[in-house]
Amino acid sequence: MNNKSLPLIYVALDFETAEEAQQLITQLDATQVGLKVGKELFTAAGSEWVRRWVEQGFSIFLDLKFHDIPNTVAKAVVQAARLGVDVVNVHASGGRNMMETAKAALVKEPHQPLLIAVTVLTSMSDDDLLEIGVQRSAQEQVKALAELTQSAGLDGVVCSAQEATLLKSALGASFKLMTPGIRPAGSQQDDQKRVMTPEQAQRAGVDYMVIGRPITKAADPAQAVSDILASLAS
Ligand SMILES: O=C(O)c1cc(=O)[nH]c(=O)n1[C@@H]1O[C@H](COP(=O)(O)O)[C@@H](O)[C@H]1O
Repeated sequence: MNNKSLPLIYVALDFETAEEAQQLITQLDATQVGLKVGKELFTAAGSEWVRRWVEQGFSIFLDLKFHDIPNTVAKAVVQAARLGVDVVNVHASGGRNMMETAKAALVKEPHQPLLIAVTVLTSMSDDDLLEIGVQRSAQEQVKALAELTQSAGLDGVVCSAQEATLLKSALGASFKLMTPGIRPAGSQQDDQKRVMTPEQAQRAGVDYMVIGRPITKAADPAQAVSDILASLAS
């Protein structure tokens, strides 16, 4: 696993074009935040931009949530490692074999990103799970998938900060928790359902926070980052 210390906050770059993302990035400090590149931007901008942001010194979380047969996912995470990103993810519901095969492929790479798995999307409630045939509550399903992820040898999970206390006590302090659904007090919840403020998430013991719209849509994104960091330092 990569031993470099990673930033606490990854800013979600949910933009239509690389140019729009770059405009925000010029206002951000690579020593303060990392960048999360997801499906929209990656599909629009391609891997060259990711390499460029790595070269600019940003820690990158490549959030493509791979979910496919084991061989395909293993080859995809290896390509992510070769881009120089620090974190890459898969869906835990892809199963043990998929996760183990991906991890086995990554350990042969000179640069090894953290390999984490998405448990239950933070936009999903218990009712949404019922509709896709999952009888467990979101919390029980997150715990079950996180246990599977840990036993498959991965480094951590993407989950809501609402599950952090439960997961840290069940899986131990070194199993990493990356948590989207972070909303500073007073900001809009948007389409997120299981949310927490940065301070609550920190108290719950999360390792990394993904924050998008509260920073990217702020009138002054740099100030929004400073305010969040200041609230966490106190
Ligand atoms: O894997 C993710 O990053 C992710 C998992 C999840 O369960 N929920 C979730 O919101 N995300 C991502 O986290 C980001 C959240 O952005 P905001 O809701 O704008 O803060 C988006 O880019 C989502 O794709």
